[in-house]
Amino acid sequence: MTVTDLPSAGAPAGTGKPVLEIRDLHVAYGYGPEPVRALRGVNLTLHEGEVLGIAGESGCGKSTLVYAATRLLPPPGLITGGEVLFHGGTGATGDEPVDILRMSDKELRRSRWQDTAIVFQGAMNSLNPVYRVGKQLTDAIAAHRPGMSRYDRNERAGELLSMVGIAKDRISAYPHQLSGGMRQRVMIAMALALEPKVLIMDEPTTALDVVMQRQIVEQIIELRDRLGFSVVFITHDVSLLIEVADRIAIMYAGEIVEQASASDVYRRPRHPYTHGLLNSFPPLHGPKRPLVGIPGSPPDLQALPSGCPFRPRCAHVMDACADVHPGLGPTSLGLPGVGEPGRSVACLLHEGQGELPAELRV
Ligand SMILES: Nc1ncnc2c1ncn2[C@@H]1O[C@H](COP(=O)(O)OP(=O)(O)OP(=O)(O)O)[C@@H](O)[C@H]1O
Repeated sequence: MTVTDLPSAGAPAGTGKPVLEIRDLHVAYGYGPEPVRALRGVNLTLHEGEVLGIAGESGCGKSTLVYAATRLLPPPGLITGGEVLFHGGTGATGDEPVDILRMSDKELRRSRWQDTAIVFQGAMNSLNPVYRVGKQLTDAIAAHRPGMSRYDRNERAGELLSMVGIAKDRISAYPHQLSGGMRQRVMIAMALALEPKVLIMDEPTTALDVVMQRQIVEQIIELRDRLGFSVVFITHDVSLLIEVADRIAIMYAGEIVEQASASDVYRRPRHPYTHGLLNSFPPLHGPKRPLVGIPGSPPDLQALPSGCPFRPRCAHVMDACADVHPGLGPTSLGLPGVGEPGRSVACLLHEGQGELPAELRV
């Protein structure tokens, strides 16, 4: 797929039924008077069958967001507020969603892998070196499907391996007999073993070479098309995200600062940070252009500046940015009341303050 195949300009992305709704999520690391405020009021919705990409510089809270939303946050991380609503999951009754943050340990154990499965960056290193990959797959299936016969579990394990492009006969291989890419595929197969509704991938291919990265990502998208699960995809590779995601959320300093369809983010960024982020990567197509980084670095999350957290680095900073903390709201095209469907941005330039620069309203 190329960027030219992406949804057409302005098409509202993510219009299916919600499957996971993160509401006003707050996370802090540390219990003292000045904790690291890693997430500050994040709101994000994942829709059925959608690939939602999360992008942002290192340390902006991407991993914290998915760990918190799945209750895998290690100490000293603490969820200090919010809800994570899962629709149609194992513990659901009727149409009511279930709040993952309020599930009992038993409910959580049942929900993990069946509702939501995660593949981490170094997942391939979590295979046990002394067991054959087939056994590790069948053990994972047996833990959740105790009634399934040994024969059916083996069949399912073989089927899962071929689903991720590994020949069935490798079921008897030990992890060291597989390449890094194949081991990561085994972990993806394991994540898909119980047909989860949501697959979360936190930089799943970062440790692999670029050819393997692309093959694996394309395979995940193909499986999504076939099986219909939803994906949350975190990567540093914004270009890759633009190609594979339906919708992208841009994070900065523990907040979502812009959300839109992948093609809108790429073609028409509305937040100065998104604009800067895109200019830090080579263009996907067209003539080469010089890469311009964003000056400065993200703020210290223990001592955030007043107002907009991006203001010390922003090329369009105004006096009001020091006083007002912008919330995520409709984009503007420089004219009052003119917004765009399916997108939102957190910047005072879109709230009628100052003149919206041309590069943010093309
Ligand atoms: N155990 C911890 N103790 C204190 N602060 C932490 C801890 N873990 C993460 N943080 C802080 O929380 C913030 C968010 O970190 P997080 O790892 O979620 O960011 P990220 O966007 O996923 O980064 P990366 O892309 O490098 O993985 C960072 O400022 C980080 O320093």
